[in-house]
Amino acid sequence: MVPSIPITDEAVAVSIDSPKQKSMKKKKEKLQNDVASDQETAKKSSKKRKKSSDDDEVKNETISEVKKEKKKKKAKVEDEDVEKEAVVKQDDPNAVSNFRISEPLKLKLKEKGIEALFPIQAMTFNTILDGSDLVGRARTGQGKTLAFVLPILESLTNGLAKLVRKTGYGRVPSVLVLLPTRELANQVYADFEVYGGSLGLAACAVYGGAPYGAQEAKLRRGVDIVIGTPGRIKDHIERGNIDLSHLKFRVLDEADEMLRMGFVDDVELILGKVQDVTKVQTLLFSATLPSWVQQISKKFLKADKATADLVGNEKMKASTNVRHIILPCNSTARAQVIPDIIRCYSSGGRTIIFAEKKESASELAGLLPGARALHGDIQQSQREITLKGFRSGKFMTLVATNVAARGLDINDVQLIIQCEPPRDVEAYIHRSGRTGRAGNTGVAVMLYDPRRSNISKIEREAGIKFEHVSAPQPDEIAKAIGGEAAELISDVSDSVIPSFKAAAEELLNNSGLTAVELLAKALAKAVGYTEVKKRSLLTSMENYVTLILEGGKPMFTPSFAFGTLRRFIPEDKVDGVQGLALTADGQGAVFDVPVKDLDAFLAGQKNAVNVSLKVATELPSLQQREEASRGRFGDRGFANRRGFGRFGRGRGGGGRGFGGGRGGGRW
Ligand SMILES: Nc1ncnc2c1ncn2[C@@H]1O[C@H](COP(=O)(O)OP(=O)(O)OP(=O)(O)O)[C@@H](O)[C@H]1O
Repeated sequence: MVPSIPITDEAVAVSIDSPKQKSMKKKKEKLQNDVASDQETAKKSSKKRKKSSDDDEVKNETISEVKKEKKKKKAKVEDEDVEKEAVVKQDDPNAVSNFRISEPLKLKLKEKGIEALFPIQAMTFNTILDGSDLVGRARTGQGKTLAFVLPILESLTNGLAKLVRKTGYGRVPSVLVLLPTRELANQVYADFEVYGGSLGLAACAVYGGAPYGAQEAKLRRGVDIVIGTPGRIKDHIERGNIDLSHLKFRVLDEADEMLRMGFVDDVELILGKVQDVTKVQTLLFSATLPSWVQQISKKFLKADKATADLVGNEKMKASTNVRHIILPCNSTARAQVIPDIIRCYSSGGRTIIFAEKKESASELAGLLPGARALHGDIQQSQREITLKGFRSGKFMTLVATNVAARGLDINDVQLIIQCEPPRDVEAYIHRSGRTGRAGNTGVAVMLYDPRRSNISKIEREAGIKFEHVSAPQPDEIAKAIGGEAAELISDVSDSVIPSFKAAAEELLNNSGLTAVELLAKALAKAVGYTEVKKRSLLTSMENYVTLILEGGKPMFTPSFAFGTLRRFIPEDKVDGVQGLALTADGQGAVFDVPVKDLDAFLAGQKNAVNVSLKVATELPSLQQREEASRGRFGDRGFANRRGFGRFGRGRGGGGRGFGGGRGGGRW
């Protein structure tokens, strides 16, 4: 048995160190680019082919001979292009044809538009097919699911597991996939159905919240692959519905989350049901593998396991195809600002909004037009209807808790909005990874309250350099949706003109506005934008404006800043100040005041000596929670300091939630 990547008993972080792996690592970046460019080429060529066939259909007698000749030449060039492409595909070391993949599976992959394996799949295919245990890590959306699905299916039908796998009615399963959420179970099941189905293998998804009956019946008839969440799998074992003694493969998908949720005892119990652990292969995949999971993996996987880590020590742990943006916003302004963020950043595609709590997800979904909620308090049948509706485009905005953070692969999700920074960096990586998948790009916007949030921890641990933006302002919004509005108006049939012309003329004559001004109003109305409200840069609140206060000497605490203000601004106006935060350089404070009080603030300043108060045109860098709570700043460079203060210390190391029951109720 020669695994295609070296085996290491080190934990995940150490991965690619043999000469072959080094050269693979070098190739990796290239391959990732190749994947993207392959997809682009494939798209272009299919467009070309479509155009060619469309052209062929236009068999018009009146086309001149010259035109026909030109067309022939064009078709020839296109054929040559396609041939060249085929050669390029064959040259691609990751082309499906270069792997021990059987014909029916190849055909199915082709049908699904997959011509070449993604890097994580290419790196691990032979290793898994040849019988090794494996820990696999690649960034979100890089194809980890097929990385285990394909070699497992090949092993069962043409490889090592073929001879020993059970067949026939009532057969016991050969493969068990454990994962943290029901939605993910359904998604992975769908992949096994599609690809395994082409090889005559049967799969079954088993998860809580769904009736036992149908699951039981399927298990009794016999299946090859069981995919499920630990709680329900354990229940089926206890009821005698699943016999795992003859497993050939055990897969832990999103292992860290499963263990973090407190499933560790269930997982251990389930994995322990195998008769002979030397005869089962165990695979563990995730985009994030904190050190405590690496420790645990020693328990579940063989000592000579292989490791394929496409993230490793690279700084950037989150998706590199995603624009990572942060936007200051307090909780009361969220519902007002989110629709404009969607207008400006979603490119008309789907948006997933992550809320920390189930109640806030429901509440927000109620406030946003056309949005639906997905979380753990919603009945499973409704969860499935909601997800189906979102996938099919019935509605374009999903407000979810972390139940949707892991693994979900939904087409055309262009934008992720996180209502506040998540508690751990892994959650940030997985949530933002619901966009920018399979070589596509996307945007992840995280809202934060500068006084309460610590974003530098996420920035540091995920290796992200956030883009700082403020809430979209009217001009930006108009720019983003003006085109859409113009399209909507242009699409209206000319047939309406005669009927509405008289009303339009009357409006033009009586409004005192020019035709262009009126049309501008009509465009705004067409996309539901009827009032321009100024938004503050600091809290994103409507009809508030952000001011910068400097007092000529360092400002140590927020109360010092308030004290300075009280020296020259009436008490009742100071009481209306919102969101006061200290600047990162320690020389000033930033806060919001209602637009109606702005004059009072600016006028009051004239009575103060050595104090400057200005309207902020852009938000300066602010001290974050960890820095502000220390109460010291200045030349010590707090903005970039290491050390977490109270915030988030010790997560990961201890395996939060371990052995604490199922813990699934969090979402
Ligand atoms: N070789 C391939 N060629 C083209 N598309 C692929 C290929 N492999 C997988 N995909 C597609 O890429 C998308 C992402 O795959 P997948 O969901 O397995 O990612 P992942 O790495 O598991 O992500 P996450 O960490 O978020 O769970 C899916 O839509 C999948 O169909």
